Amino acid sequence: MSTEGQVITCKAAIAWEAKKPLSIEDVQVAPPQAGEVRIKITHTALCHTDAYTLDGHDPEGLFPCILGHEAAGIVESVGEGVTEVKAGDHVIPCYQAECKECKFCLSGKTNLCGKVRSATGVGLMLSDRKSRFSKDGKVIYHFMGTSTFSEYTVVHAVSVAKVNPAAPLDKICLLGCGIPTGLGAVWNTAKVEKGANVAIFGLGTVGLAVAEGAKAAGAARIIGVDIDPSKFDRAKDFGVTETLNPKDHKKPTQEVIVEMTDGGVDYSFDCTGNVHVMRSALECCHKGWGTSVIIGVAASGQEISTRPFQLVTGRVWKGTAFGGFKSRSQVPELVEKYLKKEIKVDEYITHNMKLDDINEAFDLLHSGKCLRCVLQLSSL
Ligand SMILES: NC(=O)C1=CN([C@@H]2O[C@H](COP(=O)(O)OP(=O)(O)OC[C@H]3O[C@@H](n4cnc5c(N)ncnc54)[C@H](O)[C@@H]3O)[C@@H](O)[C@H]2O)C=CC1
Ligand SMILES: N[C@@H](CCC(=O)N[C@@H](CSC=O)C(=O)NCC(=O)O)C(=O)O
Ligand SMILES: [Zn+2]
Ligand SMILES: [Zn+2]
Repeated sequence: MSTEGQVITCKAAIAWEAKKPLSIEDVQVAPPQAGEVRIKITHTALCHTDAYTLDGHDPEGLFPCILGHEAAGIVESVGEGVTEVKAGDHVIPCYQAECKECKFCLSGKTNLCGKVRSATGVGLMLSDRKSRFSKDGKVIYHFMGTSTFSEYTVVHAVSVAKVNPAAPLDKICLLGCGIPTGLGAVWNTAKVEKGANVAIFGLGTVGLAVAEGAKAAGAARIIGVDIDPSKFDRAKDFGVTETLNPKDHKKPTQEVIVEMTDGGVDYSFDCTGNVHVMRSALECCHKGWGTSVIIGVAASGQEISTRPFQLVTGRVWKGTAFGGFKSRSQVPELVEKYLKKEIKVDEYITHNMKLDDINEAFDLLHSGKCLRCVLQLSSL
C-alpha cells in the first residue's frame, strides 16, 4: 500500500536532551513538501559528530531532535517539483547540500552550499521553516538536514545523492560522511602529492581514511599519531608507515615530528577535534610550505591558537567540510569507486547492530573500540 502523501508513523531514536540516552519511540513523519524527499532509511552508521552533539558540545545542537547523518536508503516519495530522484531510487542523504545554483556552488572554490544551510542549522525545512517530525503533536527537530536515526526521514532534494542500486546499502551508508571526509581532505583540500610526508593526528575512521587517501596519492611517509596504542596495528593496514604515541615522549609531539622528518611534514591532518592537537598539527609542518588541515570538530567555546610567526614563516592552516567533495555530484562517483574496489568501505565497519541497540553503539564509539557501527533499520 502506498504511503505517498500520508503521515508515516515509524520508529526513531529521539534525543530528548543532551547527555541523555536516546529513546526509541514512534514518531510522525509528515509528507515531503515542494523540493523535499522522504527516504526510507535502511542503514545508518554513527559518526563521532553525532556523539559530539548528543554530548552537548555543538553550538547548533537543538533538542529534542533526531540525530544521524551517515546513512543510505530508498526514496519513499518526493514533493512537488522534485525531478532528480523518484520513489524506489537508492540514495545517500548528504548533510552538505549541493544546489548547483547558489553563489557557493557556482564559485568553483568550495563544496559548501548556501541554499538550505540557514534552515538545517536550526533543525527545520526551508520552505515553511517547520519540522517534518513530531511526536504526538510535539515538534522534534531535524539534525544536519539528514536525521537518519529514523526509519523514515525528510530531507531537501538538494541534499540527496542518487547512487547505483547495485551497491549494498549496508556498506555505502559510510559514504555519507567519515570516509569521503578523510579521502577528500587529502585529495581535494591538501592535494597531497607523490613523495610527500604526512602526519595524521587521530586514527579513528576519519584519520584512517586520510591514511588511505595519502597512500593512494603516493605519500612517502605517513605518520599516525594517537594516544590510544590499540589503534596502531589496524592503521598500518590503511597506509600508516610509522606510529607515534604522544604519551611515550617528554617533548611536545610537534618537536618529535620535526626531528623525525628533517624539519617537519609537508601535510598534517587533525582528526581529533582537540584544539591543542590542532596546534601540534600545524606546528609539526615544515617551514616555508607545510600545510595543516583541520578536520576535527571542536567543542563549543573552543578556539585555536599558535604564534602568528608559524604562518609568517610559510605554514598554512586550512579546514575542510566533507573533504571538499561536492555531495550530489561526487558521492555517486565514490560509490562507483567502491564497486570497482578502488576505495575501502567494508574495512571501516567493526560492528553491526539494530536501531534498538543505538545506545550500546554510542557506548562503543566512546570506548574507542569501534570504528563504524552500522545499524540496520529495515531490510529492502
Ligand atoms: N570536518 C568534517 O567534515 C568532519 C569532521 N569530523 C570530525 O572528525 C573527528 C574524527 O572523527 P572520527 O574519526 O569519527 O572520530 P573517532 O573518535 O573515531 O577518532 C578520533 C581518534 O582520535 C584519537 N585521539 C583523541 N585525542 C587525541 C589526542 N590528544 N592526540 C592524538 N589522538 C587523539 C582517539 O583515540 C581516536 O582514535 C571528530 O572530531 C569528528 O567530529 C567527522 C566527519 C566529518
Ligand atoms: N555545528 C557545529 C559545527 C559542526 C561541523 O563543523 N560539521 C561539519 C561536518 S561534521 C560531520 O561529521 C561540517 O560540515 N561543517 C560545515 C557546515 O556547514 O556545517 C558548530 O556550529 O560549530
Ligand atoms: Zn560525520
Ligand atoms: Zn548551492
